[in-house]
Amino acid sequence: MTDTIYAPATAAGRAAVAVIRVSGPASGEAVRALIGGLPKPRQATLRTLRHDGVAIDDALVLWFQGPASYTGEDAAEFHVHGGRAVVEALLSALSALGLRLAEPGEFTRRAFQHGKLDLAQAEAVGDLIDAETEGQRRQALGQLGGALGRRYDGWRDLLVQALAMLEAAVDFPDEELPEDVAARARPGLETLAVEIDAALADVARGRRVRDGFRIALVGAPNAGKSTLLNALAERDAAIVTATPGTTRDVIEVPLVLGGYKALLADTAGIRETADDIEAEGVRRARAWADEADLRLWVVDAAAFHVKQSEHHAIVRAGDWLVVNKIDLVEPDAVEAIRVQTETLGLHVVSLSAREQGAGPIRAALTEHVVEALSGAEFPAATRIRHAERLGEARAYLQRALAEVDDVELAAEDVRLASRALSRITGRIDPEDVLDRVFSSFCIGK
Ligand SMILES: Nc1nc2c(ncn2[C@@H]2O[C@H](COP(=O)(O)OP(=O)(O)OP(=O)(O)O)[C@@H](O)[C@H]2O)c(=O)[nH]1
Ligand SMILES: [K+]
Ligand SMILES: [Mg+2]
Repeated sequence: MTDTIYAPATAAGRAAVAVIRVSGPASGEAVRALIGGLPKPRQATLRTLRHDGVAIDDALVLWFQGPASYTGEDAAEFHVHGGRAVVEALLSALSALGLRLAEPGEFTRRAFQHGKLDLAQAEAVGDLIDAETEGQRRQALGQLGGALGRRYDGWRDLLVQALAMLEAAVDFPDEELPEDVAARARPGLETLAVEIDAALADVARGRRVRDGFRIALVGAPNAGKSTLLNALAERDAAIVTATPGTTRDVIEVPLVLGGYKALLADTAGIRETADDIEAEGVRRARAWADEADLRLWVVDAAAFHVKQSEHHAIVRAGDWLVVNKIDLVEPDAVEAIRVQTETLGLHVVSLSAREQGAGPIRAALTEHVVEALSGAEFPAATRIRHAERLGEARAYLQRALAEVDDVELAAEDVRLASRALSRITGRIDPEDVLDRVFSSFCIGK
């Protein structure tokens, strides 16, 4: 017998309204005990909640008869005045009625178990609650609406179709099947491989929308990295001094750029040093920069020379060269640096972070992030879990395509690929493979 659970759905503390949710087979009984009857399902009804003859509060009561509820079970909501004592009194009444306080995520878990949400949608519930930027909100809402699941289901359908053909060739080799039934699986699998490759190339985007686009400030000591960080963050997050080697720890600052979350990191100036602490800072700087989506290589316009070429190794084509301190140089100095670094394929911007702040680069940086994170298609992955399963499916598919002459091996790999995709949405039902075999081939009549 399933427990009936209860929990506050709204945050703890004083508020105008608090919502307490109940779900499970004894929900109806609990509602009856508190208000003396069951209101019409899905209709907000004003009633006085009473326990042991004592009034708790006047509340809006919503009764949901399963499966037409969030969890798919019988469920109810009580909208009470959001005072601590009111909420406490209702929670103890529910406990006294034999209900149990829900575990974290238990309502959504039940919704998944009753087929109300797939696994990716259940994850999206959490993402939507955590969303702080427009980009996060839009992506979570799309995923909750099933956008991610639909992509995987479409791919899985292609796999199941191919599997149906391969399995027919395995199970009924001597029957009146067309000669080339196994070969007919190939084009579908090839199309799928191309689609998954495109999705894998784009696999970081969804995660970056969710977790933040990572931008590293790197360069020589005293180039002005911390000055630029503070300007972009609009607060004194990092210490700025005239002493080279000031920054040691990586200082991460969250930013919202064009509605997307970005994570900007100030790092230690990179140089050879005998100082243990600074050397560790340099190691961390390199590591963070290596993992970042974009590196801003900050250089001092007045002190740029070939010695800084050691920093070439940290930046990649498409990264930015930020020529700072232009207040100290003639205008043609920037052009000279541009020419010197031409072969690196960097996007060159120039400013005086101390005199102008971040104004000269904020708009371009925003545009870069928006360009990188917006896409026509819903991303194929918003978490590492999705990306891993997708890569796994692609590897099985590769193997299946290589061994299409050995129908049995190919079928097994297609089955494994399909299972990897199923794990993303949590739908694993091998029965539908057999259903497909018989419906699409009409074997056995
Ligand atoms: N003239 C001028 N000075 C600047 C500019 N930006 C920064 N500075 C100065 O350069 C010095 C070093 O600045 P920081 O921001 O600490 O440089 P950093 O790259 O973070 O240095 P480390 O943390 O030591 O690697 C400070 O004295 C800043 O005031 C600028 O645009 N023009
Ligand atoms: K400094
Ligand atoms: Mg610094």
